[in-house]
Amino acid sequence: MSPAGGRTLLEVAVALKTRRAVSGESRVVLRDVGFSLGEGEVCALLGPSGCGKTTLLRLIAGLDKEFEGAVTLPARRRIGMVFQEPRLLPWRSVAENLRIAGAPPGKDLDAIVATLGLAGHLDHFPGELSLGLARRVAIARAFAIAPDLLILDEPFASLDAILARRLRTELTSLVERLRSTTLIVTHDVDEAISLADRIVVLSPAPGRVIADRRIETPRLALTPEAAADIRAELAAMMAAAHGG
Ligand SMILES: Nc1ncnc2c1ncn2[C@@H]1O[C@H](COP(=O)(O)OP(=O)(O)OP(=O)(O)O)[C@@H](O)[C@H]1O
Repeated sequence: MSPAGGRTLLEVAVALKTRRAVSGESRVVLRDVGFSLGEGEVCALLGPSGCGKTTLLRLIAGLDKEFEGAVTLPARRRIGMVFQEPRLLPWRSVAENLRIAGAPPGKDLDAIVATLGLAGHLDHFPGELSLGLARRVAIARAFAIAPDLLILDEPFASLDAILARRLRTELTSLVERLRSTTLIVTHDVDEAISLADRIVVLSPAPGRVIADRRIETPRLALTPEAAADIRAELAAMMAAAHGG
């Protein structure tokens, strides 16, 4: 399942990224962040609040080009992105939001809509949707373009635990079926373990890579004991990084 030795899709080599605070002071947000992602790999990017995860995603997606270093992706690629807040066009129905993303109507789109439980909501408008449903539409839209790289920024934040778990399961089943190369940001270790076959951990700000851990067991076969071992291992690495 995890394509160890498969073709590299993404190479991240960010030497330095700074941001200017409101005070005008320049602050280092990321320093020497390097990792690569193979085709079909599902990677969770984990790190404490403010360590630069969203900043890094924006560099990878090409939305921010002001940094030292390089992000390498195939020249012709489609990136599907799910932001922390679902960005839907409010005056368009759910169906139109999906169509505008470039998704051709058909079997694939129907399957994505069905997996995410959106079939009964296609005529609704974003203002009529709960946050959970709006997130589902944003996820459907990102999948619908058949992305070479799917980037998700904490797509389950501020959802209740049961809904978050259901959405996580739906996402996993889509990723499994469509074999999408995926980079998902979270600060929830358990979420990272349940979704990813690779976990990259960033240190507290300025973010640098403190762990790059492959999970050999396919995610659907991971036992609670194996998950607990990985959790303990990651916690030890994070504690060491916090301690300096
Ligand atoms: N528009 C901005 N202008 C200046 N500094 C910013 C801006 N956005 C974020 N920062 C700073 O960059 C740093 C990294 O922010 P970023 O949002 O990338 O972190 P994060 O790891 O995604 O955090 P969280 O988990 O809370 O979403 C923070 O110190 C933040 O204050």
